[in-house]
Amino acid sequence: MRRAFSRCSASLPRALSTPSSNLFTNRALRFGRVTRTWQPSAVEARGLQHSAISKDAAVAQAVRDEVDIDDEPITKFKDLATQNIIHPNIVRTLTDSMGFETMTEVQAKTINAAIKGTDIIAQARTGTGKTLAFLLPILQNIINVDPDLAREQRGRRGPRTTADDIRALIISPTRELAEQIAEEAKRLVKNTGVIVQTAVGGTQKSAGLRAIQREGCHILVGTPGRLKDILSDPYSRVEAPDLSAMVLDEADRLMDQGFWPEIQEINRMLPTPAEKDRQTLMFSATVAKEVVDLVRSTLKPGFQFVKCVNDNEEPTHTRVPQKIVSTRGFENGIPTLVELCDREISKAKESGGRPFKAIVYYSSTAEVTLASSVLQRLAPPSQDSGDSFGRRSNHPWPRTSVYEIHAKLNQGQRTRAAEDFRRCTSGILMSSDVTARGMDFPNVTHVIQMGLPSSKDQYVHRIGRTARAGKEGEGWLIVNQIEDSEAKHRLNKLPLKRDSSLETASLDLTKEAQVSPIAGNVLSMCQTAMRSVPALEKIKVYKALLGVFAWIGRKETLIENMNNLATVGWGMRTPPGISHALATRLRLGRVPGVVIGNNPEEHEDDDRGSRGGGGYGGRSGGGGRGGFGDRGDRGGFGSRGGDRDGGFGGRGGDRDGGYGGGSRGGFGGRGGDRGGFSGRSGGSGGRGVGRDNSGADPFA
Ligand SMILES: Nc1ncnc2c1ncn2[C@@H]1O[C@H](COP(=O)(O)OP(=O)(O)OP(=O)(O)O)[C@@H](O)[C@H]1O
Repeated sequence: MRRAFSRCSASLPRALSTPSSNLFTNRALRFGRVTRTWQPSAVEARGLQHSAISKDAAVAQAVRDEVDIDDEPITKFKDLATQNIIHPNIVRTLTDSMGFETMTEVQAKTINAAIKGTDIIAQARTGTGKTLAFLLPILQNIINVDPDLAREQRGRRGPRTTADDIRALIISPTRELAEQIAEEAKRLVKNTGVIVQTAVGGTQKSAGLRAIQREGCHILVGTPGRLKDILSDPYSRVEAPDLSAMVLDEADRLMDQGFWPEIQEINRMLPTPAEKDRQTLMFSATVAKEVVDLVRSTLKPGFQFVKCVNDNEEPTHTRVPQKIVSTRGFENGIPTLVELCDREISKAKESGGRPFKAIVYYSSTAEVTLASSVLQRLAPPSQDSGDSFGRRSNHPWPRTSVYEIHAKLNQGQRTRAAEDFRRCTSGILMSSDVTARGMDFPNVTHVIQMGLPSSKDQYVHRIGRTARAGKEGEGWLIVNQIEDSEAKHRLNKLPLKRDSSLETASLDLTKEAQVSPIAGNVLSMCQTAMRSVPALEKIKVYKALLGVFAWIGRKETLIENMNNLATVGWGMRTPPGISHALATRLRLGRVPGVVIGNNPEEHEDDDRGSRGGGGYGGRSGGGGRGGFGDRGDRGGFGSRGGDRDGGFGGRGGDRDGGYGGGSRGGFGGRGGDRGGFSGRSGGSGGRGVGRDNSGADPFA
């Protein structure tokens, strides 16, 4: 049973408690095609008699309305039924099947106006029930027009409606979100005769179309491209001449350049306002002023901007601790992530608290793929290097599965990953921004953002995947020093606090150093796992990151960092080559360290990683094993050290040096550098990109 929101303080505006018959009749007059309004059936009427609303109470209510006395605020769903605002069948589903009792602020503030047909643009924090805030009024309004639909049509033969009877269109920017909205809508209409269908890209158009044609459709939920496709297909028979509502979920995203032209095309295929009065509802956790200015002309006069977040308030939930970790080099990123996950998984186990369930965001698909390859291949240092694909039988987090989701997977894989993650108790979803908005995965305890998000809004949406529906959660942002000053600028006014509790974040991995057992273990696991990741995955990340970091002015610093990532972090012998054209486009043509040329791995089907360069040795703790360089000659990180703590012995490779496990040895790793890393973690070490310390640190 879901926990009702405790923070809901809003009261339902007075007009919502207007006796419903008036409300429905008024609407009935306004909508041209309306012939009937909902009247309680005999059974419902009996229920109402027993309810708090008696005839006398209704009269008293009307009098209060007349003399303009403020009503008691309505915050309970059941009161929407007892006051004939929402049909009891729907409210029963809400309270009995879905377990909801109290409205959230955005629900209380929008349902009233939306039922009256007012256009609304609403902004409310992530996970506060915006989906229901638009589903409920559009469903009730469909029933107002066609009261028979209030009841399940059991025993009825043949389709309940046709493909050209669409009353409401709900548009979402991503397929997963459209599917999720449709799921919630289907749960809500369960005891009614209203039919919900989906039209999302990536699935077989014909299958979805057949369902619409066979069963008919009242509420169609979809992504812009597929909706446009279906509505413009003269053979689809899908039409919406009686459309009375259009919802744009994640409205600000749908209005950006990527989607807006398609939305406008969809609009052109729908009846004009002169032909059919239509309501527009727009919802998002982030609504910039420009968006409101832009929609002003497209919404009906008298539209309402319902803002549940004040300008001077933080756009994220105050109960969510948010930490920022600055890593020394790019090569520290994955070890820092692994250290964090390892620590939090152990913490959850020891405390017996909520199991660790995290979403890890990267800005590019290539990074998601590489990081999830590494996380899936992790093994305790005592394990050997797994099967020929690098997979381990003994993962250090046996109860925490790693899933992957991004746009390059096919829709079946995406849906499966989302479903599996939704159902799992403990898991890590490695994700691109396809799940950043709207996705409602239950019980996510951590959102970890790797690298700077593209904007403050994106940060807000990503972190909104945790702490939903009143639950707890925490956010972590792991950036490289090179991004630090940009982070201060891009993420200003967010309640981020610096965290320096993760040891692997600050180690200078290009040098020899002594590290703690915990860091040694993490580095050992990462390096061994990285060894079996195909070089091609690394090359793709290298190129993707050059694009991601195109905003960095100091190109030499960027390339120096990128090359450390390739050689030290990934164990490649030399940094990947890039084409002359790409180098020119990114203004890298003359930058020292840039390798111009092809990478043979890009032309091979499967390269198990070692060809790309020596990589790391790796049998921590075992002693004696040299590094695993591709042919044994440039092993890197041989694990001779690690007698106690595991890690990478510094003597493995002839040329590439190594990482001494545990308290000795070192993490050399730069081609030809021999030996590696001495000096204690966090010690002096000067190859990082200096932090921009100008001005006060807003994250202190
Ligand atoms: N009144 C309510 N009481 C309890 N839980 C609710 C209520 N309304 C919605 N929920 C639940 O809260 C969760 C978040 O709802 P929803 O996905 O609609 O949030 P949202 O505001 O659209 O978030 P986002 O901005 O991320 O899209 C869902 O699991 C939903 O079922």
